[in-house]
This record gives sequence, structure tokens and C-alpha cells, in this order.
Amino acid sequence: MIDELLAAWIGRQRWFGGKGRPIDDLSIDADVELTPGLRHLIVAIWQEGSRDRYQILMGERHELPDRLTHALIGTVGDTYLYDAVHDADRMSWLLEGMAGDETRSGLRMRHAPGVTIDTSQRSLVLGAEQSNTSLVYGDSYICKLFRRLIPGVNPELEIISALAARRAPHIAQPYGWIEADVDGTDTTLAFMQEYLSNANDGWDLALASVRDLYASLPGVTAAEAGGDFAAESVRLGIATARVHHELAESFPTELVEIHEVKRMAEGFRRRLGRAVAEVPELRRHVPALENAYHQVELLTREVPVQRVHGDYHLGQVMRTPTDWVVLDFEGEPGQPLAERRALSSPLRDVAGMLRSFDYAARHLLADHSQAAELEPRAEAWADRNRTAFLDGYREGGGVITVGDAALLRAFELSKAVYEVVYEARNRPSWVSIPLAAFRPRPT
Ligand SMILES: Nc1ncnc2c1ncn2[C@@H]1O[C@H](COP(=O)(O)OP(=O)(O)O)[C@@H](O)[C@H]1O
Ligand SMILES: O=P(O)(O)O[C@H]1O[C@H](CO)[C@@H](O[C@H]2O[C@H](CO)[C@@H](O)[C@H](O)[C@H]2O)[C@H](O)[C@H]1O
Repeated sequence: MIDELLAAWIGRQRWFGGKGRPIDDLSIDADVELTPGLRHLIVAIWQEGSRDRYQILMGERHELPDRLTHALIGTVGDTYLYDAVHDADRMSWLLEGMAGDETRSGLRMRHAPGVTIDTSQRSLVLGAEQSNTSLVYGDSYICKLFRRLIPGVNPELEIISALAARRAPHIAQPYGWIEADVDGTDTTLAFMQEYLSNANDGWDLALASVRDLYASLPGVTAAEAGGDFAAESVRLGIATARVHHELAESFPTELVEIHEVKRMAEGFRRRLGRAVAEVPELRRHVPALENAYHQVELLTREVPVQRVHGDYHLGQVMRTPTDWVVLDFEGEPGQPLAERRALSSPLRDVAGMLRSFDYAARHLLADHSQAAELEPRAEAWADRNRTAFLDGYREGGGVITVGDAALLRAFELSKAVYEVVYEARNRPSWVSIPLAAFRPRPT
């Protein structure tokens, strides 16, 4: 009975990664009471022969206040079952657990070294469109509850803890985390960081700049428009290079031998193959993509690799009054943990951000009545900010040589392939944005 309620509910959640495919089966792998009225569930979802696990904090009440009706999962007898992340009364339990380094019902709640957590802060669910669920406590902390569980330590906890130990700039300070055994492996369930209450999301700032350009009089260039973003893109490039430097200092680095570089091209091709099978619209771009990937096979230099961000875009960076802060070092949601922790070229992150400038420039064009007229402006805005970001990256000590062009381009295209699949699954009306990445470009 609960299984059926959960299956119907989970398929509608923004964070559910299996959208677009039917749920064949759901089983409850773990169900423990954390405190009266709050249960922790790990559910396994079977789709087309593969299994994914998700965690749910399930509230139980005999009366459901109006403020919680939107979170209803279903009723069993006279008990309302609901998504307890929306219930501040229940979520204070997590904060207290982390503050007190408590272990209860198999959940290990921990605070970061040297911090004191203020347990009086009340939680609110962040309204963002996300792959996870974030609770903001007062204006002090943001606790990300990982929805899809992958056994192992989450890369975000691993990376932020290492960078914070080095007092690295451009990160939000860690405050605590929650872990439990999943398949006998320590698995991160949640991670809490400093909440940047005075900061703006890079995506929102970039969009404001694009809108400003679109609203400018004809003839006004991206550089002349009042909301020019290029100086911010330079700063963001500098911050990105510094974060890459800190990552290289905190974790191992390697050089990929020339004969191994071919494998990078194979990786791009594998992703393309899977993507074409899911989004047939990609098929007509395969020859151009193959050609770009082949250029990587022709490289004659070793490629330096290190830990990277892995899913770098404007929605992952925030501008505080003083500088840019980089968030969400989790890698691409949906990829296996080993792949997300694997060493990679920092150019992969650079490419991710370059793609994001393209996204910001084009996303208002998707169903705009004057899309054709605005297209040159979109292109100009993207070019200007992409160039500024690359300038900043070099200024901050990041290395991009002329010989890196083929690899950078391949990373960009591969990210666009990933994005096509991501949008087809989550926001079909946005698919045209990454598809535009495959248009021929002047060389
Ligand atoms: N430390 C923070 N301070 C303020 N806002 C944050 C913080 N971390 C995340 N956010 C907000 O939450 C959004 C989603 O966070 P993110 O870590 O990217 O989650 P997800 O992995 O689910 O996408 C960000 O775009 C940002 O607006
Ligand atoms: O932030 P997440 O870790 O959930 O990342 C996923 O969702 C992102 C969308 O929110 C997606 O990013 C794509 O859309 C962004 C605008 O919303 C754009 O700035 C990015 O360039 C584009 O890739 C990301 O790919 C996905 O992994």
C-alpha cells in the first residue's frame, strides 16, 4: 500500500532522476523511526532493469496542517504520510543531531571540525529547481539532502572538507553532514554548509544582463549595454582557476599519456551513443561530433588531469558582495560515483561554464516572438562573456594553450550532448538551447 503511494508520488518529484521512464517496481530497503512522527526511508526504484535508490524523510501526522497539504504523499488508515522536509518542526531534529554529533537509528549526524551549530534556526525548503532538496536554516545554514543515494562518500563533502582544511577561498564553509551504511558502505545522506544569504546566483545575474541587452536600443552592443557582465565573467574566470589550483593541491594529479588520450575520445563517443539512443534528434549531428572527437585522438601532448568540479555552470556559482563562491562539487547527477570522482582535465569545467554562457544568452529566445532578430545579440553576449571568462581563467593562473582548443571543443560538445538528454528528461521545452551548440561555427 505504502509502496503504491510512494511510486505515484516519487515519479512527480523534480529531483526524481528516472523521469520519462515507467517505474516497474518499488521496494522499501530501509524504514527506521528517527523520532516519533519522522521516519527515514530508503526506497529502491526499478526501471527497465536498473535500480536506483532514493531517500525520503517521511512525516506522520493524524492531522495535517494546511501548510503541509502540498507535501502529502498519501494516507494510510487515519495517518497522513508526507514529505517531512517541508515540516520545520521535524527538521530541527536533523540540526540538533548534527550539533550534538549524535548517532540514532543508524544515522550518523556530525558537525564539521571546530564549528558550533545554532540549533534555534528554523528550516525552509529552498524553492530552486534541483536534483536534490535543500533546507535553509534561518539565514545561517543550507543543508542539502541528497535524494538519489549512491553508496560512498559524496564528492561534495569530500572536496569541501579538503578545501576548507586548506582555508581555500571561493567556497562556502562546511558545517555538518549525515551519513549511514548503505550496502555496508559509509554513504553521505546530507551535507550542510554556510548559507550565503547576501549572495546572488550567477545564472540570475547573467540573465539580468542578457535581458538588459535585449531591451537596449538597436545598435547598442553587448559591451555598451548598461548591464554588461564581462567584468564579472573575468572575476569568475579568476575564481575558477584558483579553485582548480586548490583542488590540484588537495588531491592527486596525473598526466594522461598520449596513447591513453584516445580513451578520452572513446568516453565522448560512449556518451554520444547513449544519448542518440534516447534523443534521436541528435542523430543528424553525429558526423560533426565524431569529427570533433577525432581531433582529440590526434593530440600529440599529454593531458594533465586532477579532481574537478564536474558539473560547472552559472547555477553553481554565487556572487557575494566580495567575490564568487563555487558550490555543488558533486559532479554530474546521474553519473556513477567512480566517474564523478575520477581525475579529469580542468578544461572540462571551463567548457561547462562556456556552455552556460551560451545557455544564458539563448534561454529567453526559446519561444520569443523576435527570436530571429535577437539571435545576433545572443551570440554577441555569449561570445563576449566566454572570452572574458577565458581571459580571467588565464589571469588567475589557469592554463589553456593553443593546443588545448580541440580538447576544449570536445568537452563543450560532450557537455551539450549531456544537456540535450538532461533537458529532454526534465525540461523538454529547453532542448533547443543545447541543440544550438551543434550549429556550425567559423573556425
Ligand atoms: N551555500 C549556499 N548559500 C546560498 N544559496 C545556496 C548555497 N548552496 C546552494 N544554494 C542555492 O541552491 C541552488 C542549488 O544548489 P546546488 O548545490 O546546485 O543543488 P543541486 O545539486 O540540487 O543542483 C543554487 O543555485 C543556489 O541558488
Ligand atoms: O545544478 P544541478 O547539479 O542540478 O545540474 C543539473 O541541472 C542544471 C539545470 O538546473 C543543468 O544545467 C543546465 O541548465 C543551466 C540553466 O538552468 C545552465 O546554466 C547550464 O549550462 C546547463 O548545463 C545541469 O547540466 C544539470 O547537471
